[in-house]
Amino acid sequence: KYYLSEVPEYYEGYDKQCGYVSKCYGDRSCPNQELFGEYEKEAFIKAVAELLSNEEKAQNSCYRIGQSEFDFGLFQTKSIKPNEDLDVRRTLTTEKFLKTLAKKVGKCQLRNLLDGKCSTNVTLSCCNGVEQITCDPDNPYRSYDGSCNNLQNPTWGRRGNALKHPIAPCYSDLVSKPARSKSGLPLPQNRKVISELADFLEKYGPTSSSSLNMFMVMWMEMINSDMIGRANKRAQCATQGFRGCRADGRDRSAFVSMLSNPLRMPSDDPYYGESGVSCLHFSPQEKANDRCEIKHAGERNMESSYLDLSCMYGESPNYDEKGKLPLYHCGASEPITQAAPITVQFAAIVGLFGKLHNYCVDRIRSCPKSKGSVQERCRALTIGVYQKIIYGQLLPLLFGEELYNLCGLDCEYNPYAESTVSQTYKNGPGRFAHVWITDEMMYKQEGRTEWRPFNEFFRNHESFDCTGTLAGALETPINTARLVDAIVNKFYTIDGERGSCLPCIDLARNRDAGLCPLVTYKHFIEQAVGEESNCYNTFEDLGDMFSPELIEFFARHYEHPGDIDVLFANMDQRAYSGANMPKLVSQSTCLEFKRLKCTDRFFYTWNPNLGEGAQHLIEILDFTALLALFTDMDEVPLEPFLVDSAKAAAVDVRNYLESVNYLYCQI
Ligand code: HEM
Ligand SMILES: [Ca+2]
Repeated sequence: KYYLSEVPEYYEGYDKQCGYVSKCYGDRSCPNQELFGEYEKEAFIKAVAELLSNEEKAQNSCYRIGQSEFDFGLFQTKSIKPNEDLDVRRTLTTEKFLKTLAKKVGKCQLRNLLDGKCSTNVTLSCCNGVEQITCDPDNPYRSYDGSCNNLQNPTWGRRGNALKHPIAPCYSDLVSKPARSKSGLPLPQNRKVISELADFLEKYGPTSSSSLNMFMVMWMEMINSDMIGRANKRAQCATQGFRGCRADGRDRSAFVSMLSNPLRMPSDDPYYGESGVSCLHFSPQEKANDRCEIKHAGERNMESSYLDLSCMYGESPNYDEKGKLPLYHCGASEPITQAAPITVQFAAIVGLFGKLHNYCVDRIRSCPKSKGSVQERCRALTIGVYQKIIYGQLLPLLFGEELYNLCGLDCEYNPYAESTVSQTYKNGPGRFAHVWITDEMMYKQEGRTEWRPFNEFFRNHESFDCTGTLAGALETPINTARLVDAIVNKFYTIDGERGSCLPCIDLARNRDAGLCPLVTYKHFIEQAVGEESNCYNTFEDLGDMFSPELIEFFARHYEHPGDIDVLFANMDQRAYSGANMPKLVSQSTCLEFKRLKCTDRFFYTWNPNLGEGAQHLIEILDFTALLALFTDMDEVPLEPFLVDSAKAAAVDVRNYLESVNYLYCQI
């Protein structure tokens, strides 16, 4: 069985095993710390200056993407709240400090320092004074930000924490400069690899189809937004994105700032070459190192890592006087209406859970007697149903029986492991499902079936009928053959012509976060799960993962098999038997979901505060029930993640559910 990997501080397994001897091998030297105080002072000044300049730019509309531009909202930034100000400054100060060190001290010395091999106090002086959280161990309900889930370590899993690097990042200077190829040259250009991969798949891509549907994809997206909330670099006021390109995309803008880092589009691009668009927006992510630790800092996670519907319930309780959530179109809660980019299908799926919460409140209120907080008991039920569908229905389908059993999801609560999402998952293999997105989605309006371009669903949600939206998603098969136009060229477009490139953003994130190469990560996972590993000295060695044509493609773009970006784990052609994801992606997904389950003190299967009624209802309620209760469908699917599922009459389902309404009184 896969075990929850205790990750080494610095992992050099692949290089060691495959004979790439590190230049620092045997070098135990540490940097001279005499000047650290000096560097820190300088770093502080730089950080303060940058933050001031960011504030000034955020006030100036020239620096913001305008309302009429297609990518307005695509790189939305939240506000830095007054109480977060200090954290952001400390994080930035430490980042600047490390960048200075990268310039001033030798690489092996820096490496030893970052690996914790040098005796030193590991935090900078700017972080003196640590906040204390006190938890009430008898509180039967989850907090809204995830704190106090782990009683010994109240901050574990909390909103705002850093993602963790499972292996030390592979920046070329160890702290921030992009990785380079083995020979020292830059890696292949982002847009060029992606657009040519799209062309390649057009020619050689698999011809298989899948019976999974887009409803499942959007449901996975919802789970994703519950465990990861990205933080594009922020200023004190929220924005819909900072500008790096001119509005016409023909060049970088004069208003580029530290808040933006646009991507280059080559002039011979197969899609954009003609139009002269040569610049795509991209926003760097905020890091989180609020304790000024001298270590590899991860990106800030704006959601609690627990699968607790934090993306729907928000940062703090927000209910009406009865305990109901204020809900908007298709049942979207307030935080969902504020997020971008969001498709109406996504909003409608989250909406089913918002409606379940409110339905539960109504049921409890009609009970003869009830004890405890109505909203919190309904929240616990709703989260229980949600977790049940993830672990009981979705993962078995994605993993297939072999991996599902191997993965060892039958763990008990483990208070010694930290709840966190890995940096690699977020910016690499976790984005795998983006290749499933289709050019068009089905939409059913007043009995008519239409196919509409993917981009249309991002805006004017109110103009869509919620039942028709969900019914269409259920009958739209996922794309398995190609990287479609809708994500490579027209992502988030308004006019159907000019859009963004989601896989390009994915690759840029992969590189920005300093993720190590594919083969290194593969080796790491294989160690964690106890499998044998290969070394990759020639491109032919990749024959265990990729087809000969794809190997040839990579050989044309990369100098060495050990240079290939980990994002391309999504092209792995191996799979566990019965699985619906590539092997490396499914292994990575297994480790993440196992950690999130086993570190959650309130996971529904062991939460002692769920009454018998709640436990029974969690068994009964699933998407079939939610669709019957909260949409106008006449027939509801029995296998909601598959197209052409067998169906049941919604009235029958509703009648059955009414017969168990008494359970809400024993919640
Ligand atoms: C179906 C529609 C989907 C759309 C339109 C979509 C779109 C996006 C966008 C725009 C981003 C932010 C890109 C960036 O700035 O870094 C993103 C990030 C991400 N997506 Fe998706 N995605 C979808 C489905 C999924 C699914 C099914 C998964 C798999 C579970 C997934 C996994 C991720 C991950 C791990 C990230 C990075 C973390 C984050 O920013 O939340 N996405 N997605
Ligand atoms: Ca969460």
